[in-house]
Amino acid sequence: YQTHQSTSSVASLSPQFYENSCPNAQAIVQSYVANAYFNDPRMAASILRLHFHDCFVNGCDASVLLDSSGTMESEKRSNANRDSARGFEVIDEIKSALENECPETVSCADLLALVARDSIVICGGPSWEVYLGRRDAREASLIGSMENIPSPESTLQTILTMFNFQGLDLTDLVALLGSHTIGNSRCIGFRQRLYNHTGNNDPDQTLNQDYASMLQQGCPISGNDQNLFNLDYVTPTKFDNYYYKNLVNFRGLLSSDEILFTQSIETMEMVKYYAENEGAFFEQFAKSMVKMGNISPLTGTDGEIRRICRRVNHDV
Ligand code: HEM
Ligand SMILES: [Ca+2]
Ligand SMILES: [Ca+2]
Repeated sequence: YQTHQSTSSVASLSPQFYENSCPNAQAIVQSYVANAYFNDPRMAASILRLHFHDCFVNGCDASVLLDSSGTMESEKRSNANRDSARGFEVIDEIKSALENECPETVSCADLLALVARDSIVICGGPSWEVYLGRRDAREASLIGSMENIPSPESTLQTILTMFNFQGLDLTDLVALLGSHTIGNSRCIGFRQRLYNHTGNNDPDQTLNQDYASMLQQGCPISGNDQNLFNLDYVTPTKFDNYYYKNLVNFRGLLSSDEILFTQSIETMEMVKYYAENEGAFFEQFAKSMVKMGNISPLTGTDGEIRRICRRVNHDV
């Protein structure tokens, strides 16, 4: 299959990248993530998701953070992001603290990678060394954001094809989706499972009936599109393996979640394994996050270090 991950650039990122140029960078990011989390625990999930939505469109280059300007159409306008992606103000705030400490040094793309790791740690998940040295794009791709980010109604095969395109495999897919152990989804992301799923007026057969009735309370057949529900109804702010336990109990929220348990024996076995073994999930999750963070970074003299994450430097 086709992939645009460059293996040579993986080696060019390093955990020590800012060791001399901005030794306090990681501590600054960590303290701002902690503060954002204490003001709003969901924020950890929201800023983790930004790294995913960045890396899947032109690689991890902070393209997702750019606002529309001139002929550039922001990725924030795609279905995946519109009325959904959030946390941009938190990223702005951290970036401005980094600019005060070490001007034009730490990229917005690296900031997203650090924020993703710190968010998971603060919710009780695994830690790992973040590879650094990515530079920021001078362009965004609204089309890439529409085409490369899976939808909650996609089939397992479609989602796997999208992951393979990024150089990620089925193991990465099952582990990374464990991110849905924290955070929220809007009603419109899963309504289709609750009503007339296959045209016979019944809910999705792979959705537990009690759980379906509970969801129907806040997600009626029409209206309330933006109502929020926990992706993991048991431990919504804790990074743990309840996501997989829920799937085994037919209580995955999104269709794209539950199909890991129902559309392939191979993924079903992985789900059962992670449901029983949180340590194994954490270990694979950390590896897969490093791999996702390595998708097509800009390095060397490519791109730039943006001063403000929403704009390319010549627009500032
Ligand atoms: C199979 C691919 C995936 C699909 C179809 C998918 C779909 C979704 C949807 C529909 C939402 C709810 C958005 C809303 O209603 O506003 C969501 C939320 C979320 N996703 Fe995914 N996702 C996928 C993979 C991932 C991956 C790989 C990560 C992280 C590495 C991730 C992290 C999150 C997080 C943390 C949230 C909660 C965000 C918040 O509360 O603000 N997702 N996802
Ligand atoms: Ca990107
Ligand atoms: Ca959880």
